[in-house]
Amino acid sequence: MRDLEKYKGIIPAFYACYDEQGEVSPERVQKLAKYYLEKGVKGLYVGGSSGECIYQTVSERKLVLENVMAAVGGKMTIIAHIASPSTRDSVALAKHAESLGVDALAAIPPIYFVLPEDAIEDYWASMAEATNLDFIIYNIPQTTGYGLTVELLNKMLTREQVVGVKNSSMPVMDINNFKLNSHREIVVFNGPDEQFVGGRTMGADGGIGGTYGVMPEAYLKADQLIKENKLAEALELQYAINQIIFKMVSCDGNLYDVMKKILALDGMEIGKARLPLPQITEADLPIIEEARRMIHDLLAKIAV
Ligand SMILES: CC(=O)N[C@@H]([C@@H](O)[C@H](O)[C@H](O)CO)[C@@H](O)CC(=O)C(=O)O
Repeated sequence: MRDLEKYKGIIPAFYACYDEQGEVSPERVQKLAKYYLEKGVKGLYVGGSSGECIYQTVSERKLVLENVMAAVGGKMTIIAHIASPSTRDSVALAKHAESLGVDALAAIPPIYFVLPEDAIEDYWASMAEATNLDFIIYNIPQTTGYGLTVELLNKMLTREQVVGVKNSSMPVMDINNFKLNSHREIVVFNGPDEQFVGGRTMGADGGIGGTYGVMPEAYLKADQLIKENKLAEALELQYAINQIIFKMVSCDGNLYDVMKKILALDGMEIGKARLPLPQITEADLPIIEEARRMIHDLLAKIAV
């Protein structure tokens, strides 16, 4: 029986860390990973959307994971997103992640070509069967064009490595559907941060999110309130979180570039988001300052 407890909690989607020239910065990767360890989150989701995996080479992705593991391996749960456009590169990344001792692999479906479901199954199966690590399906139809079905989930669950779904689809009911209709117990992660409380109350065991990185304490608190059955307080906190997210996404620059700027203003410089992601503009700076002030105010409020 695999240990699912290590996934139940708050897991920030780790940001891509670059130097001033836009190259992966091992030092900044390690510094950011240690920062989250100190915050007390359950683990890290490395190389996902927020990790800009889609814009990194295979060797850059390996370098990031090596440095996360050097900094915090064995001290928190590490999920490595390893999907690449080709099955070949994905399997290579899976084996590399296994050699570093991560807890789990995760993978989106194949991108660009619209493939039939049996090809998607083969793609995921190649990665899942390449190692004995836990394997998590990453369902994010708004970017990949494929929405996970319960049928394919259950086919994937015939492989003992498959332990769950990171669900970034918008309907909260998808979480409930996967949780209730899987043929065996699985772990389900809420993906959209704007509905963390909704996802958790509809069956998600924890969350993996891109905005956790700029306000981990807020999600830790929301999770705690849910566990204590203080749902009205959890919802109030969710609404405050959402006002911050709505503020951040009102920038012209991409959300990742916005969040990196917020971290930089707080002393955690991790570079810019990689092109073609839109970069923050001069006009974004006051909005970013406002979002940062809202984060500080919220964290001060929940600290008391
Ligand atoms: C498309 C996207 O990045 N979605 C995020 C959300 O956390 C998202 O940033 C948040 O809900 C703000 O809209 C996650 O579901 C994805 C994620 O955690 C990741 O792989 O980085």
